Amino acid sequence: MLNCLRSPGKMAVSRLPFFLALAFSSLSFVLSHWNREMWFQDFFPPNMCPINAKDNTFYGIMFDAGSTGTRIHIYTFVQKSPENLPELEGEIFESVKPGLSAYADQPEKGAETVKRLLDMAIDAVPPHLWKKTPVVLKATAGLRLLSEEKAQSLLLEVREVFEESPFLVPEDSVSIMDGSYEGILAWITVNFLTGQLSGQNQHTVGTLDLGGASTQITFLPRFEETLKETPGDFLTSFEMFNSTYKLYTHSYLGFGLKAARLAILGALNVEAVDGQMFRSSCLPKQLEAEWHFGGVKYQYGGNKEGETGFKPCYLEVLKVVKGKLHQPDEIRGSSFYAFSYYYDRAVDTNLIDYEKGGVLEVRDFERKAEEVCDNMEKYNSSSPFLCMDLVYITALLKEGFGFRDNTLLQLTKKVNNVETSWTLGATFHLLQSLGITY
Ligand SMILES: Nc1nc2c(ncn2[C@@H]2O[C@H](COP(=O)(O)OP(=O)(O)O)[C@@H](O)[C@H]2O)c(=O)[nH]1
Ligand SMILES: [Ca+2]
Repeated sequence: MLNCLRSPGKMAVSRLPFFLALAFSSLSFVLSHWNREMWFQDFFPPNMCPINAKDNTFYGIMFDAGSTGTRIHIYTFVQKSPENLPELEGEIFESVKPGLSAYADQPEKGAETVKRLLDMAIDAVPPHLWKKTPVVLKATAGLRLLSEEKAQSLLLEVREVFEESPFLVPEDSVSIMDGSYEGILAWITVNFLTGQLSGQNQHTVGTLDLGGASTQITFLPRFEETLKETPGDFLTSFEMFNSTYKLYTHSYLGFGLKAARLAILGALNVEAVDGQMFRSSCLPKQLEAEWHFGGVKYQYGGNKEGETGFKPCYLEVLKVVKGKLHQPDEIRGSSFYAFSYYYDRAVDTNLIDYEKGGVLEVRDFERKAEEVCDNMEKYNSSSPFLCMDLVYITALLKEGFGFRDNTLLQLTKKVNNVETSWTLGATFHLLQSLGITY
């Protein structure tokens, strides 16, 4: 799939970049290696493809090595005049499945998937700019869950692929990203794109990301009480518009949708899974199948003799989430932006439209979970995990984070035609830290 993102209209968002610039320049104040230059002050969402590259064009290549897939984002920027700051022109995006962690025992093969994606960049970036175009890969929860040794050999092989490429390979070009960065970068991106970081009346929105292996929650606490009651490592400070923002952010490793399936089946962190059959009341009664995740093969099936359906499934899932997550009181009444698997499962069950997204209440997930789990035979053409996934999402929101039934969730894949992903923010960071400005 080759995509050039297109802006719905420059005017609608052209003021926003200024604030993103401030956001990032201030974030850098706390994260000391981020420099404070506001080079992307006039950044606005992409409106043309790199095919239209001019002399003043430059590029940044960011890999997202997620637990379920590896994705390349080739961003194009244009410096229109020396006194103006660069603008984002477009993005080429491609992804492969499975993710790097599926190659834990074959690091060279894993690196090969990265190489195939990187070949796209050879075609996309003009040869005279290869040496000036940085390439970086950041891995998330899939690699965090591997042993240090296996993760490092994967990263080493990827680094070799980068070194052999004609691109600029910065010092720390291949790494595992800290979970709190995922949350912070997504929060800033969403609040910048929705215009919440500008003006006097700021009503920032919290963000919820549900990946395959980990999940993040990020919001700006409004009450002193919340700050007092929150563990220190859940809070990150940064300055913006002469104000100091203290964000609540946390990444729960092992609480992504796919890792949760294993936990619910009782298969997470089990030494020998070969030949073992993992059963659950969240699966169709007669089902017996195999599932591969993180390079391991699992056999799983339904409760042939026992109970099946929403109620027994909810009880099973509760054991995985109840009491395992910090519950800030303040979020009970607020609304949140939610993406990744929240979005995908809402689309799969027609709760929202794939293109438009939509607003849901937490109880909409619960109703849909009941409908699917109590009528599994009706849903046998979709994933056998659909009931389990919906119950997990419901339980994670209600019992895990402590949201109310009527908490509003804005299901979003793109805002103003820009992906609600950490990758764009990571690319700004990269280009800034390298001082790549014209
Ligand atoms: N909005 C958006 N979602 C993405 C993108 N890439 C992956 N996802 C979603 O992320 C989820 C998979 O999470 P993944 O990144 O593999 O796992 P993680 O390592 O636990 O974060 C799926 O729901 C994907 O649809 C992207 O570029 N944009
Ligand atoms: Ca992710």
